[in-house]
Amino acid sequence: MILPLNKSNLKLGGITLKVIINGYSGTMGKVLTNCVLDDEELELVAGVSPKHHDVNDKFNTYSSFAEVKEDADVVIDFSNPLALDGILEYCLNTKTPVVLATTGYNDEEMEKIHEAAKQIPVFLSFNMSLGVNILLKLVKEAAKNLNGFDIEIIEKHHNKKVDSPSGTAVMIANAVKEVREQSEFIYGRHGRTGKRQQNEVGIHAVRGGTIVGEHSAIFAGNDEILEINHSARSKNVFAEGAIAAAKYLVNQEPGFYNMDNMLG
Ligand SMILES: NC(=O)C1=CN([C@@H]2O[C@H](COP(=O)(O)OP(=O)(O)OC[C@H]3O[C@@H](n4cnc5c(N)ncnc54)[C@H](OP(=O)(O)O)[C@@H]3O)[C@@H](O)[C@H]2O)C=CC1
Ligand SMILES: O=C(O)C1=N[C@H](C(=O)O)C[C@H](O)C1
Repeated sequence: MILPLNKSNLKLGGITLKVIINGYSGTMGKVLTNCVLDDEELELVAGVSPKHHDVNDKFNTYSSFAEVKEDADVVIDFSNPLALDGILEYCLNTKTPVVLATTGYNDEEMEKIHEAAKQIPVFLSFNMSLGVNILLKLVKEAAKNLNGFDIEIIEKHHNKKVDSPSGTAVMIANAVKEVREQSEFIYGRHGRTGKRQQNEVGIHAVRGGTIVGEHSAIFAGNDEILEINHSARSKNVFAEGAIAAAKYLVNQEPGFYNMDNMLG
């Protein structure tokens, strides 16, 4: 369903969008559920979670997409890469746009996502915050201009995170590679690895406590260091970013979209 959308402020002009949340029982799913329920432009019609779905009086819940009876204008997913096939089957059959916020996809899964985007609008970002998307632009600028500086990426997350490095760290590393094509990604270092090569991009994952999400890109030169940092202080930034993406996506043709497309 194509809806009129005021792109300048990403609001919907009095129309209510029907939303399905995949992974509604998860940590992000709960935050997103509250944000969607609070948004008068959105109606939460269903939630999907395989193990922890329970009945509530606000929206219908299911343990798999195959059971979902409702139509929706958009699906928003914060879950696990293993959920991908079920989501895409539902969205392709019903021609429903989908916002994918899950991280940790392998190459085969990314291929499926791009294939689906030939038929439906697909929005994917491993970090829905505004700040990280500006950080990516700054990283490219720094990598382009700071010739000879060594680049290392450090990400820090809570102790429940199941994938590493974070999707955001992967995006940062890919941003570096866009401007330094010879980059070689080195995931952590241990033992006698020999001295650092200039084209290495070290990527390091820290896990602990309730850290929401911190990312640093370090540019180390001779006697000077530039560090670009982003720190998420609550999970709401991700939920609100995903909602903005959903409102943007429902007005798009089939295709693959990310934060750059939305933010311009
Ligand atoms: N792009 C972004 O800005 C952000 C992305 N994320 C990403 O979102 C994802 C979820 O994070 P978080 O909420 O912390 O994780 P949680 O582990 O708290 O929640 C995971 C959710 O996914 C569901 N799930 C797990 N396995 C499957 C499966 N095989 N099939 C279908 N659903 C499944 C769980 O349901 P059940 O409990 O019933 O198994 C649960 O609802 C992660 O990939 C994370 O990296 C997180 C924050 C920001
Ligand atoms: O799992 C999380 O929590 C987060 N995951 C995303 C990632 O892997 O980059 C984004 C954010 O940092 C929180």
